[in-house]
Amino acid sequence: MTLPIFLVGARGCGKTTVGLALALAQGCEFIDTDHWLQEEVKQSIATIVDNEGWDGFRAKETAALEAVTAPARVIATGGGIVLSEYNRRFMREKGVVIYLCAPVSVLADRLEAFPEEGQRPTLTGKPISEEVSEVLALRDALYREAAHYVVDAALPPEQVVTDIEAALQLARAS
Ligand SMILES: Nc1ncnc2c1ncn2[C@@H]1O[C@H](COP(=O)(O)OP(=O)(O)OP(=O)(O)O)[C@@H](O)[C@H]1O
Ligand SMILES: O=C(O)C1=C[C@@H](O)[C@@H](O)[C@H](O)C1
Ligand SMILES: [Mg+2]
Repeated sequence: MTLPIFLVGARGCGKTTVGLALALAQGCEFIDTDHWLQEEVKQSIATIVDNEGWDGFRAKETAALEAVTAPARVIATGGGIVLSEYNRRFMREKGVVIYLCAPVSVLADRLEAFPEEGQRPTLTGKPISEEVSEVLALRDALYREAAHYVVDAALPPEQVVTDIEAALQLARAS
């Protein structure tokens, strides 16, 4: 049975974009925790945060992670999923975790082009580039702690998929 594959990384690193392509290539099901949760509660993340604060959203996000975890699935996670030690350990123990790593400039350019504010309400109230830099500095170590493999997510999506597939071959051979 194929272990679930968890994609982690900052907002805009491509978890959703690459995850869909990877699932197609692997013949797996694709699930995105942000999309799954918004569909489940019929509210945007911005609305959940307005009503319940970030702590309320984080509790729902952990429940979503547990609910969607199953074999033969590629699971794109939210950018802040690694903030919880429980989530980090859960993903490492249940599946293969891949960190899609990209520099601040790449992330900020993508987020400025496609802000998707309903799904990505501001975390700091600061301009995008400043926020990305500040948040990545705090989280990079957590992504690395959670991940079994790190890939360069600044490359084109097809190349990122190929690199993840190479990592998965290593994981399956070990
Ligand atoms: N490897 C890539 N090369 C170029 N553009 C990309 C790449 N990956 C994603 N993008 C673009 O960047 C934007 C953000 O990507 P995506 O929504 O997949 O990120 P995400 O990691 O899922 O973000 P979030 O954590 O907010 O869910 C999209 O518009 C997407 O088309
Ligand atoms: O980086 C974050 O903390 C977040 C990223 C998004 O994927 C969403 O999960 C939400 O907007 C929080
Ligand atoms: Mg996403």
